[in-house]
Amino acid sequence: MSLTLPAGMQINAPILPGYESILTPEALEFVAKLHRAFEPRRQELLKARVERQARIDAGEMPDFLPETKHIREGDWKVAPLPKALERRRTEITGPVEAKMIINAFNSGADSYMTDFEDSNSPKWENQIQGQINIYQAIRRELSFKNEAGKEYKLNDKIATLQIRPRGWHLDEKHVTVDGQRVSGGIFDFGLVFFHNAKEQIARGAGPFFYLPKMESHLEARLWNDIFVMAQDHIGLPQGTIKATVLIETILATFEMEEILYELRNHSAGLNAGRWDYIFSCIKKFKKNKDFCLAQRSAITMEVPFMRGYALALVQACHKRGAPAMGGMSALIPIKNDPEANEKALAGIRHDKTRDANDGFDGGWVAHPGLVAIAAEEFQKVLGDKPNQWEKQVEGKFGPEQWLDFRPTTPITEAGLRNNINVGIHYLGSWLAGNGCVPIHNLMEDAATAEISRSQVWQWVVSPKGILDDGRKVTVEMVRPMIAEELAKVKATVTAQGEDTASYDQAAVIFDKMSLTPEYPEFLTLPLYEAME
Ligand SMILES: CC(=O)SCCNC(=O)CCNC(=O)[C@H](O)C(C)(C)COP(=O)(O)OP(=O)(O)OC[C@H]1O[C@@H](n2cnc3c(N)ncnc32)[C@H](O)[C@@H]1OP(=O)(O)O
Ligand SMILES: O=CC(=O)O
Ligand SMILES: [Mg+2]
Repeated sequence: MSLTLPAGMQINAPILPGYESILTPEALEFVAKLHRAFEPRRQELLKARVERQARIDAGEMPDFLPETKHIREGDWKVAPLPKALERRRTEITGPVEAKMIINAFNSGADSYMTDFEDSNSPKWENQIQGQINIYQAIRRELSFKNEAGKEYKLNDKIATLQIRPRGWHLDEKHVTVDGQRVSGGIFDFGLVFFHNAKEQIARGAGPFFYLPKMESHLEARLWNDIFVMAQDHIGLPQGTIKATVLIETILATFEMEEILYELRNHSAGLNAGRWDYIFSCIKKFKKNKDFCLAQRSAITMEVPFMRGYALALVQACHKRGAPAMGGMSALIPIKNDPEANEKALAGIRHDKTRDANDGFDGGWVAHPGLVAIAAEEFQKVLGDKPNQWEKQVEGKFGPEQWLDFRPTTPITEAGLRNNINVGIHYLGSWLAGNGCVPIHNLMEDAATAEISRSQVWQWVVSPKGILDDGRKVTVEMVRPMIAEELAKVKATVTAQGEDTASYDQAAVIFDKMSLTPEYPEFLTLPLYEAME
């Protein structure tokens, strides 16, 4: 099948039946327009990230920006939100697959973030089929039949939709304009917005987005400028788009108010994206000889730097009249083990109780089976109020809390092996087209896998990468473990009746990413190049 492409655009990927409904000349023209207007700035901002990283590698520590002091001290609020975004106590998230979209919409959650990002493997087919699924779901035309013949349809009452495009670092390699790859985020946003914004408004909601992995307010300004052009392009009033920014990098924490300010006409608040946040701390300070976090299981929301960041996020949001959204526990319901399941559900309750008491207006859940218990915990604190935007957090937050990177122990062989096992398992699954997987009874996605592979890299490189039995983590220690954990992963995957074809390649990539001095900025970058 061939498409009519705008001048200067090329698509180097199969066009399957149905794709023409999304890849229309007008929608692609809009993507090309956004690309030409904003790609140079995206490239500058990505370059600025590299330069900042070099300064941090050389010893510079992040702090508040002097040039934006007037914003932090100024008296301003974000624009009022539409009714559809007032109540977000439970937000379910998940990849853009038809069955999961229907299950999430029907889950009883207040809102649903459908995800082109952490939980999605950005295969061309996933991206375009995801767009088709969203288009049909918004028009209530999406249905699904599983292999056993079970039919899935949307209920009358469904969650409010929000959509997460890819982060600034990812390209859509199959689409070029004037010989340059387009940004994954612009591609995802552009198509979704062009086809659906007016339909969403007509149905009582609106074009609502989640924006991932930003490192500065200038990156938020870029999104804001894209929104302004997008609204003009299709004739919507300015301020119609609403977007929640994930604060999931250590650098963005120092610019939370500035990010709200940049997006103040389009802001739907901030969300504490805890997994990418931990990953970002490891990445930013990877060369700092004093920095070495304990193994992943010890880094909870209760450790000093995570606690300081969560409370500061609520403080910034509520001071500025914006929602503060809690992040996601990796705990999921556990089948066939009632005791372990009870423990997991208690962990979810604990997580949501803490967030509700801290002042969050709602939080994410990974699975439909968690919506009701998360809702119960927010109900206990919020009662009949849709949110607690009025709740102010006292205290002063800054580098003292955010750079207090404890605990530094334990690092155990079990923790090291777990990182290797999870890393290989996740990479293999991602290469096969699945971006979110249950591994050892936890939700694993691109953000959690980033922690796994980054910890292995750091424990090898850092003088503090020492196991609790005194052994230094080295290449010689890790390499045989990669082979051993690969065998275990393959056995698990085979027992689940799934194909192991992508796992050898996953182990090779894991080895390269964790045992070579060069540290790839995102694991998804080499993976995406390895994928068709
Ligand atoms: C760091 C971050 O960015 S967090 C945000 C990104 N991560 C996510 O969004 C997590 C999304 N969650 C998931 O993908 C899944 O819950 C997993 C992979 C963790 C577990 O999946 P499974 O093992 O399939 O769960 P399980 O078998 O218990 O699912 C039971 C049913 O619930 C459905 N389900 C599970 N999670 C979700 C979800 N998030 N959305 C919609 N439906 C879901 C399953 O499709 C299944 O449906 P079915 O009974 O009709 O077949
Ligand atoms: O996107 C969420 C995160 O925790 O990362
Ligand atoms: Mg994330």
